[in-house]
Amino acid sequence: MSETIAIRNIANPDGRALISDHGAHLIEWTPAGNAPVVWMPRAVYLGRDAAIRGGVPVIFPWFGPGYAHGQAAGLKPKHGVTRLAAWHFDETGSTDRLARFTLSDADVDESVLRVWADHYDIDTAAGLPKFEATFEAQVGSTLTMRLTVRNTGDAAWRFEAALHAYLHVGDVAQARLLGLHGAHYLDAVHGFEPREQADEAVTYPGPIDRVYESSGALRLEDPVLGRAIEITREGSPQTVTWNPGEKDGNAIGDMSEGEWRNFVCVESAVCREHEVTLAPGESYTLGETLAVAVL
Ligand SMILES: O=P(O)(O)OC[C@H]1O[C@H](O)[C@H](O)[C@@H](O)[C@@H]1O
Repeated sequence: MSETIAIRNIANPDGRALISDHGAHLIEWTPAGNAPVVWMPRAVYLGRDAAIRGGVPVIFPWFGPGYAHGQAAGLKPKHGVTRLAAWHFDETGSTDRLARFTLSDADVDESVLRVWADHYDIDTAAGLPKFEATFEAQVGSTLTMRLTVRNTGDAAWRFEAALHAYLHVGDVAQARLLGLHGAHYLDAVHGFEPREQADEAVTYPGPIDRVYESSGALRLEDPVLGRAIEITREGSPQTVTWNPGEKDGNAIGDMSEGEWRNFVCVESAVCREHEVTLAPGESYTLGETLAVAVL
């Protein structure tokens, strides 16, 4: 495997994105005339064995530690393999507005496919699970990202996935996420207790890590930058939102002191009880579109 990691610069008069082949990881998106919307830390550390911090990690075939038989499965690597894989940039299928990347089971370690098969009860009589994935980012005054996975094998398989977007805010303590009022969620900060969103807005006064039952439009209001980030999804029955808060945020090694204040993760997800089964030949698309409005 080549040690070189390319960062693709997708730029046109309406906006610009940086996307790494490592993980098909969108590192930054900035619409023309605006501050960056997808959050990039002050230093981006790149390494073949490490996930990139910030940006939009592409997560498949399991979310977090994985989920099997009604509980967290403790799988490694956390968040599956795609954010750690060397994706193929599709030169001919890409333009100054569209970046396209592909990945298949042949590009990832067999041991990881084995972990997936074992914990997600995949029939391996005909071999380990086979897949083809594409990640596309349409870059302009809005950003649309789509992860499509297809079962190219002979047996059905189950999976979880997420587009783990880090969104840039002026100050997390003043950010408000709207669109989840009344939604049920699991509170990962309190042992995945089931709760209901009683307040109109989700706020971030400390560590927040929640999996909401929600596929609708969302709006992240940011009075400091004077704007709202509008979020719409495709194939995403859940919304995960996360900020580590001060103590855990400052302990994250690949971020500088205080940087936890500058992002809120709002993630399109299909995970846990919503895991998807794909029969041979079937495919699934998970998508997220971001736009900016003046507050
Ligand atoms: O630090 P990472 O492996 O990138 O994970 C960052 C975060 O991802 C998701 O939002 C999860 O819900 C969190 O529990 C996790 O801490």
